[in-house]
Amino acid sequence: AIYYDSYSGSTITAERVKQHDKANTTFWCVNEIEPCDPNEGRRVDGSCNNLQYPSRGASHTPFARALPPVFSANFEPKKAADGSDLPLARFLRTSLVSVGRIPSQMFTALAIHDFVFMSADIVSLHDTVNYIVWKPYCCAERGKTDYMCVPNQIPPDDPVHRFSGQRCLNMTRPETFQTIGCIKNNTSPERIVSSTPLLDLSVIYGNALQSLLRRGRLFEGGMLKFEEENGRIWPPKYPTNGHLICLSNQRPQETRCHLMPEDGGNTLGGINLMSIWFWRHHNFIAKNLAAVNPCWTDDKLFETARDINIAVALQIYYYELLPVFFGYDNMVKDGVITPTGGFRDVYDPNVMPQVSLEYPFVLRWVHTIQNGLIKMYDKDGYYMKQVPVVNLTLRTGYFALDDNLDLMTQGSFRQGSDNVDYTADFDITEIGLGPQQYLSDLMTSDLAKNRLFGFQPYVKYREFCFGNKVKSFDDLHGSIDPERIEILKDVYKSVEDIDLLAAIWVEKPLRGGYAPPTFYCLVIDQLRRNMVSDRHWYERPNRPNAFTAAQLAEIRKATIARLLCDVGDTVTRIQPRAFLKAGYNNQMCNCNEINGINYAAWKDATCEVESFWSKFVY
Ligand code: HEM
Repeated sequence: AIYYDSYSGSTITAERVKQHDKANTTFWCVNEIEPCDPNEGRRVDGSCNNLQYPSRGASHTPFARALPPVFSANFEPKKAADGSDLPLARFLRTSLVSVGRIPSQMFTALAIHDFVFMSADIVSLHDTVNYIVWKPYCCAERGKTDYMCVPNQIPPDDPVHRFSGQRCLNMTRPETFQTIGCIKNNTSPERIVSSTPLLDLSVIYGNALQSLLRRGRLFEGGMLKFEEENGRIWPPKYPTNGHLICLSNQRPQETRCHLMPEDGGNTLGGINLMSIWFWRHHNFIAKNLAAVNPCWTDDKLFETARDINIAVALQIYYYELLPVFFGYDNMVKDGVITPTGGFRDVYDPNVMPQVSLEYPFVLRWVHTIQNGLIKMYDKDGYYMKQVPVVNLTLRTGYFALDDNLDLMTQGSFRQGSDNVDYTADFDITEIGLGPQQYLSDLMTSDLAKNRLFGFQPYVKYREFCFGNKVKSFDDLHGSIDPERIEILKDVYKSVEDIDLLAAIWVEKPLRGGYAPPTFYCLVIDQLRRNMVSDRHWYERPNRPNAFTAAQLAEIRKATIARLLCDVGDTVTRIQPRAFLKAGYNNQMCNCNEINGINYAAWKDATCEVESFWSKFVY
């Protein structure tokens, strides 16, 4: 194997690795990579995607940035233009975002589940685990001397906490190459995460080959390991009741906790559902491939099923999920999706397989349209019960209790998301981490992270995205409603002080879509980078083991409705466009009316030849 410095991407000596071993920093600071083979498929650890720079694309490698960072002295968050402190994050959150639970009549909860699943592919848990598990004390005396503690102050006239008397929200800094000890502290903080940067279903297959081999593969029929409990198929579970990750399981009755290659599947309610479905979907594909190609080995079945599963996830993100928020025509116009359905090859080896730090950051806008409840329905569409979504975090056991999984599955395409309307659900803004933290406002944390990441002011991103310079609050007319401009004027002294996320919260939706334009811009910037920088991009005809035109045409048929028909519990009827609520032009129908992938397109003629000759073996 060859050793690379995770930060710089250059090779390092065994001696240097030993130093990292001694300092206990090898996991984060070093990538150990087997030599690349240009003809092999996508590696689980993301390495060798770029053949010139093999470690780029692997886990814990640096983010890119759409715009360079700005910090104050000692890399602390920047000040206002006049040198004073910027307004408190909690104050901005309560001033700019109203609180309420208003169900969307358009988008389903399923759309939000898929959105968060897409985010989970490229981020990791540790920044949040840090303040839930390791540093729950940032608001206490002890927090004052801990560099990692950056709690958020609550102003005395806070609309909620003027009554409770609470003045502090726990939070820690993002981990960086500097905080971990990979590089010196006198450089600009560079965030570090354990996921691979490209969209490759990290939540299902993990980020390291060893974990996939140990925890994932069944080594039979190309399948992932699975268990059956009460007639339902699950990923394997941790053998002990007391496993650390499913902290919110209510014992003794709730014991299930997925033992997947990575722990992400156990985190949020939406991620958990999607993980169960995509885990099963791998095996669904493997079985179909094995039926068409009885001569294929376990390895061949596994790798092809994985490649198809990833392609299905990508097809659904790009062609079904995001168009409902962004507008199909906008995405075609901006070159994110192709209307022709054929191959598409925009690969450029000079663009590194990286994620912009802005991308997962702005995805936090989706917190504003997360409904606080998971509603459950039976298969005939009768409402049964509900549970606060914040109580499902780190609680896989609840999904396995009684028929909850069936009811949540049915609910996912019947319940609305929260409306796109400048309001956020009160559970998200007051108790975001459920029983795991006494108080938490996810969106205050989001705004505070905006500053810790050192993002340039909103006006600079407007210029980056749309080319227009914003010099005064009045220049915001047209992009932001007048009453919200008035609030911005009240809370910020200068237009240059407006934080990126604060403005995204109040921007008017883009024409032809339902999302803030700057959010759209920074998301599609990354969606395009994915296609350009990923040598294994599923639409490419020139990649190792590329799909044939006929196979790609089958992938194009993938929809979330078909996926739920194939692997969702009790799903026999669903609306064809299941990210949108059922209704006119999108009536519920029988699953057999919903088109799916025909695996005959993967038929391998050599299997027939083999089976012909096998008759003459004796
Ligand atoms: C039950 C609902 C949800 C809960 C409890 C939740 C919780 C959290 C928490 C605790 C954080 C870390 C905040 C911090 O930086 O300190 C976070 C970040 C984030 N959330 Fe959510 N979230 C929810 C829904 C969603 C949804 C629907 C999306 C969809 C896109 C989403 C996307 C993100 C992203 C992209 C981040 C940033 C992650 C990172 O950069 O590490 N979340 N969320």
